[in-house]
Amino acid sequence: MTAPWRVGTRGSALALTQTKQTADRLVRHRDGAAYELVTIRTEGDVSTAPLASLGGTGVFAAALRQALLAGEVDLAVHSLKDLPTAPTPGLRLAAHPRREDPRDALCSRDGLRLADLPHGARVGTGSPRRAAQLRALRPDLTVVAIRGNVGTRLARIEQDLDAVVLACAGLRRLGLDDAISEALPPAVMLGAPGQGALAVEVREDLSDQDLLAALAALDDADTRASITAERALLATLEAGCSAPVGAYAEVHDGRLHLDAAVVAVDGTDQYRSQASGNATPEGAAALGKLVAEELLGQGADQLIG
Ligand SMILES: NCc1[nH]cc(CCC(=O)O)c1CC(=O)O
Repeated sequence: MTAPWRVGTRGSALALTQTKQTADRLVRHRDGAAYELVTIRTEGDVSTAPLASLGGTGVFAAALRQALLAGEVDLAVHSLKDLPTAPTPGLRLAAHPRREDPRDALCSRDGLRLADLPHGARVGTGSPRRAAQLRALRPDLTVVAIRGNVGTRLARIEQDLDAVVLACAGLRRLGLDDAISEALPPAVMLGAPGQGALAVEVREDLSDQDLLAALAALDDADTRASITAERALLATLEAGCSAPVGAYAEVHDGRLHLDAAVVAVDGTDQYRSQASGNATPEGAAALGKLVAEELLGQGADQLIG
């Protein structure tokens, strides 16, 4: 009997659910394997300040990464879109399970779709990317900045908002599919790079062969190719920026297709580009870089930084 794997997670309902689902799948690969959850409070959970003022998306991951590096946990499960693109010395993203629904969800009172929301409707989101795309689609809407966990955000529909936009993936993992009034297709709203995907992170020197084998079995090649392209795009665009960037890649018949947009926060301007390439790791990284450079060449750099 080996010791149970210690699995680091944030404490939100979504984090606990997706971490348990992932750990359950990992132990199923190895006879006799077991795990225990270690809940870690991150600055992003404790503070109600706007994320940008806390140091951006990385706040959710930083405490989990410290616990990994300190040897307090053996693996950690992250929402990929919350991870900065820069690698962390000493750590490795060892598995990306098959991606959940990558789309954004409109959750509205009375189940109205985006096109049917009344003129001037109040729509909540905390994401500059979603706000920018909402304003581009429907300049009449009032976009209201919101934060908090999924339950808190959904509750606002009964309170002061006509609708909120959330990731389909989080709602589906929580069994809240019924809250989705409209799943917005990528042609209408492009999700965040990595949206719907998870990352299982371990120390670079991990030597537990059972855990390594379970991680390799969990990894999904098409998901990995897609998110590699999306994150290479983000990394190429990112040089000193936090512009609203949407991206979605998928594999069709062995080819990888990437669609990306950079949108002005006020919704008045946007740049969009698509391309296809090889679904190999090198092909995916090159495709992301290519599409990012094409966007920068169009003038997207004016919306960045
Ligand atoms: N930034 C918060 C966050 N990080 C991951 C998800 C949802 C699940 C996912 O995209 O994998 C969410 C909530 C949301 O955007 O609605």
